[in-house]
Amino acid sequence: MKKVGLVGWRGMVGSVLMQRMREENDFSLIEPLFFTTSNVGGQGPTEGGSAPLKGAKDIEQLKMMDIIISCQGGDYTTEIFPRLRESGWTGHWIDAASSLRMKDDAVIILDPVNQHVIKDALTKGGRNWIGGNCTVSLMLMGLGGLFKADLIEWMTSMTYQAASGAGAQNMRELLQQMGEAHRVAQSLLNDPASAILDIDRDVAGILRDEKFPTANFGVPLAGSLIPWIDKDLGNGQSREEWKGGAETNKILGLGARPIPVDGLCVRIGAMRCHSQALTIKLKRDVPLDEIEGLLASHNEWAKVVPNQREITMKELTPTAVTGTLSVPVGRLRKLSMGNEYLSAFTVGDQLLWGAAEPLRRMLRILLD
Ligand SMILES: NC(=O)C1=CN([C@@H]2O[C@H](COP(=O)(O)OP(=O)(O)OC[C@H]3O[C@@H](n4cnc5c(N)ncnc54)[C@H](OP(=O)(O)O)[C@@H]3O)[C@@H](O)[C@H]2O)C=CC1
Ligand SMILES: N[C@@H](CC(=O)OP(=O)(O)O)C(=O)O
Repeated sequence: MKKVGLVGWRGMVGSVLMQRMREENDFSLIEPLFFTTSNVGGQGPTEGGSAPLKGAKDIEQLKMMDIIISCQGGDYTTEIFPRLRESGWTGHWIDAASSLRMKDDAVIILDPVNQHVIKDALTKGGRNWIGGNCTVSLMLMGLGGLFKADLIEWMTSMTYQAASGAGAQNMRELLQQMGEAHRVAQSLLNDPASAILDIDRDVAGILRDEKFPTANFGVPLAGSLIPWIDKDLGNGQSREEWKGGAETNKILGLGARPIPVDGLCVRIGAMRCHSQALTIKLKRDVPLDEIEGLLASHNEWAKVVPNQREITMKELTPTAVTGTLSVPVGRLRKLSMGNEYLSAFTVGDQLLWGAAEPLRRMLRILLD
């Protein structure tokens, strides 16, 4: 059995990974060893026989692994990965962090979409397998059928990204903000005769109050939105927006003939599902029913939602999708600009297909 080291298993992404590995019985196929940066010698999870936790910065311990999966974060990867490779370790490194994604010797893993790229790299001795940006992975899971059929000339994505993408503390802060907004309006809300503009004034007042809890987001998200995610690249584009084009093309292995993908990334007050509105310029006029067929048959998780009001409101939302692997795609219609212009809207759980699931599937590929 392969020795598999798990680092970052108790964090948010790591906990979702552990849950999925349990559900899919992955632990029966490996010898797991659990690592920590903060509790060396503490009791590990039962999947590892409750054995004492190993030091996640102990290169000699890490070197004994055939495969390491890290959900610990980019700083950890930047510090430990080069040292581990320099020490002569030739095992497989599977990582959720973005640090190594664009390196030439790393593959961004999303096997329902780019199994050919993964298999090709494996036969060439590839050892570094990195999960993609959540928004990019979710877009490709939903629209994989159109990319596979080579129908996309260019695409814009306007995102509606959940609080979880910013981290566990941000999810908590979003709820604290919601609670504060409710608190100041509560007595007026309880009075059916109160004026809505009075309620609105009080809510706007607390959102702008310096005591409003914004330590993590920096500004209010509840009752508002944040039209910037990740670093400022200095050219008007955010790093999250840059990833849309860069990672999509790397995942698809389109280095020589990239497809332009760009847009605006926006944080909204959803918990853990990212949504995105897409405008797609098709290479030719393809009938809608053919498009729907391509999308639905591409992978078992993409699900076409008919472009009708009732079913869209019910099935194409973060509330419907959260905690599931389903990636619904809807609002499919030809835009008034012409028959080659297609709109689409897709939703996906950013901790599942957006983070943990590609990692555990890569582990299974390596074990097969
Ligand atoms: N958040 C997201 O949506 C996504 C994140 N990623 C990447 O995954 C990596 C990890 O992200 P995320 O899971 O959000 O990070 P977390 O902050 O939830 O966990 C990271 C580590 O923090 C330590 N930690 C400290 N306090 C706690 C606590 N109270 N509960 C749990 N863990 C704690 C743990 O390490 P230890 O046990 O050693 O103390 C844990 O492994 C990042 O590189 C991120 O870029 C990728 C895609 C999406
Ligand atoms: N930046 C993403 C989450 C994330 O972790 O992305 P990346 O893996 O590319 O750093 C978001 O905020 O929604």
